[in-house]
Amino acid sequence: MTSPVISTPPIATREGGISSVAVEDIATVHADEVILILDAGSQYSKVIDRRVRELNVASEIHPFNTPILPLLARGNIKAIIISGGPESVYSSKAPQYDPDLFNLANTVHKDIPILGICYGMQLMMFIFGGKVEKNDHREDGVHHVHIKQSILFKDLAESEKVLLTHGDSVTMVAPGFKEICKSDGGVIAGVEDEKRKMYGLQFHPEVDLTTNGKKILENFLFGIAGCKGSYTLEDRESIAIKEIQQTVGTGKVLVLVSGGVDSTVCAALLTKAIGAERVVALHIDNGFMRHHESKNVETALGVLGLHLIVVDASQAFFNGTTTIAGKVTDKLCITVHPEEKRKIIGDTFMRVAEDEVRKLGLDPNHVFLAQGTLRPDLIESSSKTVSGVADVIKTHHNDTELVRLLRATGRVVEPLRDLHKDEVRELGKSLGLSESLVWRQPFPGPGLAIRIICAERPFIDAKFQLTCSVLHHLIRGTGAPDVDTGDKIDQHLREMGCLERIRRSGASINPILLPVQTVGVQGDGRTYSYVAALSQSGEPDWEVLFLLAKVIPKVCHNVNRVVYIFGKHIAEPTLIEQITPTRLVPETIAQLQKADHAVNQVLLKYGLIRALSQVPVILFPISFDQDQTRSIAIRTFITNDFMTGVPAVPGTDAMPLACLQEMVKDILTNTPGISRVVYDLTSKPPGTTEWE
Ligand SMILES: Nc1ncnc2c1ncn2[C@@H]1O[C@H](COP(=O)(O)OP(=O)(O)OP(=O)(O)O)[C@@H](O)[C@H]1O
Ligand SMILES: O=c1[nH]c(=O)c2[nH+]cn([C@@H]3O[C@H](COP(=O)(O)O)[C@@H](O)[C@H]3O)c2[nH]1
Ligand SMILES: NC(=O)CC[C@H](N)C(=O)O
Ligand SMILES: [Mg+2]
Repeated sequence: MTSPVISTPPIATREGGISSVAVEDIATVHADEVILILDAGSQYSKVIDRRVRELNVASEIHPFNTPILPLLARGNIKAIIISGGPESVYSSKAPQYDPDLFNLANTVHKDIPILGICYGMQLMMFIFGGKVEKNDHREDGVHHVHIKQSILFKDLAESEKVLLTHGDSVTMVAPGFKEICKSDGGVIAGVEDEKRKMYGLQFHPEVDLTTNGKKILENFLFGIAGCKGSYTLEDRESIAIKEIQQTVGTGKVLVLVSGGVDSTVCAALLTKAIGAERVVALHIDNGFMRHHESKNVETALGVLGLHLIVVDASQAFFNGTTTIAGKVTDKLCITVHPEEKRKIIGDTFMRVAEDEVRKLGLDPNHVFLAQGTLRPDLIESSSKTVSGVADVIKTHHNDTELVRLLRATGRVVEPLRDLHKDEVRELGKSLGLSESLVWRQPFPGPGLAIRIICAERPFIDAKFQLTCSVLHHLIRGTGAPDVDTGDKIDQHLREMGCLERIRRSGASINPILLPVQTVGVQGDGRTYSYVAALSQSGEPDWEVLFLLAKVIPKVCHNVNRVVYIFGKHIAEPTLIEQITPTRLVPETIAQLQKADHAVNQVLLKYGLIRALSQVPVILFPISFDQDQTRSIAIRTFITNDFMTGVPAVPGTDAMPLACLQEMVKDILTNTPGISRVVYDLTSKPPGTTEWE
């Protein structure tokens, strides 16, 4: 562990726009028991509240700086959960909180327990005199933790699989607390003070990747907070229908449909709520659809009896611009910046929709726009409707500034905005939609545009060379920039218990740092970092490759994605310092459409569409061979909530080796200019599903 050592707590104030939610606006104000979730900016706050509700206890999410005593005075708050967050507790940008929060033990509210998750635990330790420090190696992904006796862990095994995503760690437990859990990397992963009823977890019990996370929350709610679990959810369908009827009144709705499950469910709800005559469905071909996608959507949605309009707006998208911070952007076909691409696309969607409203002879001021927006879209775009302090991971096209302006006028209808994908699928089934529609793999609105990695020049910063040598040493045991660094890397690997395993296979693996950046999510924040590509002589040893995918981002903090390169072994020395300039133009779109089509045909043939939650196919501007231009990545992804997930392991039911080999062969046969196919080995976190 290294500096900074922290000694002075931040000054908590009541300033900085403390939000006071009007009591009468809170649906659960009169519930018998309520869990208060204080949002420190986590990607997962809205997952915590979902889990609590699934355990039949009402929950409310409030901004972190909310004055705490007036809320507790209501008398029905049974416990407080402090979420994770992107900041560090010792940073000047650390979110503000009400100091009364950590003084409950001396008040009438002394029986209200507090559970701090990740940032929440770190802050608790910091405030009460423990130490929180930046760790030399990050932990992002699934890890094992070893647990000790605690009511929090009742009925759990001694070793549990959990999701960790953090760069800071507690290095000294605060006086009065005891350690109840340690990660396989040796990090303090759980603390408790039974007397003051304060608990902390470094991992995230709320996400799917923590196998028994729900049990831990159950222990907290029922074993510690004494909840009874009497809260029942009003049926989702009737809530959504009531809301649509109230919002739309006698107006008309233009619903944006992509062919995906969210917008189809949204359209079906609208039809049920206000009748098909008042609903017009609009599908926009933005030029970044899959091979024949818009034609297929037209056929599939035709059977729902919707009044469907399909517009080819590809030129409006290619030439689209928008204004960011008062400056007009380049055209979409010129810009290479991922967030700029997303914002142009989102705003163009809105403009095309408004044009269609006019063409239909409707008054734009009296027509509502409906979208199938879900919770993760809003979380990752850092929408103020879900959190005041979360990081923008990426701007979803359905949550740009223009959409937010329209939303503020009350003209956007989003009946699914509080749901996750699996909940929408349930709703779709109960609305009678076909299995094949309900189980379609999601396809992002900006489509292939975010799966083409655009760049004008290679990304080579001051740390490129150093990172190459660290990677080399990590895998092969040679080439470290100096003896000290080499020893330090070896020591890390030893602590993680994987030094020998890696070095046993290391000589057959050549790591190549790619001079491109892709988006990731680490410690609840956005990262934009290098990709490490691994070439191995002989057959790929998936076990060691996946191990390296876990270890590399821990040691190299500027690498958030690791891939395996298929094809002839690329022996060292290899330094790739060139890229093929790449933009969103017909040539690159056609390249990706062909590769994506090849992959999807093979997935269909092997019946894997449902076993794999999503399979993005990505075009990136690197050639590993002469006379070729770019390469293709296959990213298999398994998840329920799309906030966290893992790639499929080749050779398992989710990705048989024969299927993978066929995909690689078909991509190379059908797509001109492709040098190599690579397989993404990264979980989320540290990498997002999409590369951008
Ligand atoms: N090509 C498109 N034409 C019209 N509307 C679109 C298009 N693509 C996306 N949208 C709108 O944006 C919303 C969000 O897109 P998103 O991809 O998250 O949902 P979806 O396409 O309905 O479902 P899925 O996540 O399964 O792909 C959609 O629900 C839809 O309202
Ligand atoms: O409609 C969408 N508009 C978008 O702008 C967008 N960006 C990502 N996605 C989808 O969201 C899920 C999570 O993606 P990430 O792991 O890359 O954040 C995955 O399913 C992604 O495909 C989008 N969907
Ligand atoms: N997920 C979290 O809450 C992370 C906390 C802090 N930002 C870290 O990286 O350690
Ligand atoms: Mg979609």
